Amino acid sequence: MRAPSRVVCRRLGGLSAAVARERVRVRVPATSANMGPGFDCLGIALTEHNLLAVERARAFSIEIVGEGADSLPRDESNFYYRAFKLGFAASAPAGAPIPPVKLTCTNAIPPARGLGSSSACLVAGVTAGFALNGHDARSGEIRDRVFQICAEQEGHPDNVAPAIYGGLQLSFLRDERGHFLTQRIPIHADARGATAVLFVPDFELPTKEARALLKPEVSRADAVFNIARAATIVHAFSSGRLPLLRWGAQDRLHQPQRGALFPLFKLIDAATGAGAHGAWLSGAGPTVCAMVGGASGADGARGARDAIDLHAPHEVGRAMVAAAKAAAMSGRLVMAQIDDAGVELDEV
Ligand SMILES: Nc1ncnc2c1ncn2[C@@H]1O[C@H](COP(=O)(O)OP(=O)(O)OP(=O)(O)O)[C@@H](O)[C@H]1O
Ligand SMILES: N[C@@H](CCO)C(=O)O
Repeated sequence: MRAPSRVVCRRLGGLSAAVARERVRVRVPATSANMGPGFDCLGIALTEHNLLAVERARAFSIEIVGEGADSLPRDESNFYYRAFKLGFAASAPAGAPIPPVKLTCTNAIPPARGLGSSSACLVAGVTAGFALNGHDARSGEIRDRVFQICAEQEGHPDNVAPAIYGGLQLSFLRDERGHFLTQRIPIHADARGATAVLFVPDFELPTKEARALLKPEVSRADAVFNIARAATIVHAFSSGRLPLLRWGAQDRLHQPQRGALFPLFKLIDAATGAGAHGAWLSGAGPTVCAMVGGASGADGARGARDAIDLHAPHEVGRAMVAAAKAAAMSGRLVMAQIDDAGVELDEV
């Protein structure tokens, strides 16, 4: 391991002094946005992670392993690299050139499936840009800078907020000047052990296309329906009363239109029929996310609860796979927990 080179030691645009690094490694979680009714404002981080390593080099290069290795570009149009340049430019001395770098991307998050792959790239790349300039993304100050940049790039903050801060985040555009706000919703101990059972279809659904399906206007009845459910899902997680997701995961703003593309509601019904508290279209889809277990997973004595929690995710998963198969939809099952940490930076 080489010692970091001492390049930059002065204040930059409100940032603390920093010592530039030769190489950095960033880990960023998958995220499930919307969570049913919280369109463009609720999102939760999950324990599937992409890893990005960036090191100074003689020339640009990029290596990709894992998800998307067969299809993602290996030139300077790669999303990680574009995000890295944004983060580097935002944290370097004015006019400093972008240095040639080698990127190594290890992807566990499948692209364009509703698990926040684009936000993960954005957050990892911008964080790596700051970190190469010596700014530590573990500090609140840098995370907040990264959040504003990433939310502005995405246009909606519901994936980038949990990808950066972890846990369950409630975020929105705060004012006309383009400032975004995010707040962590505390997750009750009874809900922390819940499992997200994810059915990830084999087909991609780019967010841009999924947003184009939405109606430009909504009725007052649908707005009231969603306000009540969005408040309920926040209450369910913060009180630990996950069975409230039966109502709290319902939506009328985006799932009806997106669910017309594929058997979304058959999978939601299969999951809840098999014991999930509730299920939603993850992000813009097509992944379906069912929340299962946690200490509130069943009534009765503690021992009975524990026994049910062990098996419920598998039963729900099996039911989702069977429903997909019956509808001739191929895909795979992923089980994840709630990620509390958000983006993480390795000391290298
Ligand atoms: N690991 C990656 N490396 C480089 N680019 C990626 C990677 N993952 C995703 N992308 C880019 O992001 C695009 C997918 O973004 P999109 O917003 O459509 O889906 P998503 O972020 O997975 O879903 P959602 O926003 O609904 O959770 C890909 O087509 C690709 O351009
Ligand atoms: N809120 C976003 C999440 C996907 O980026 C949407 O549903 O389009």
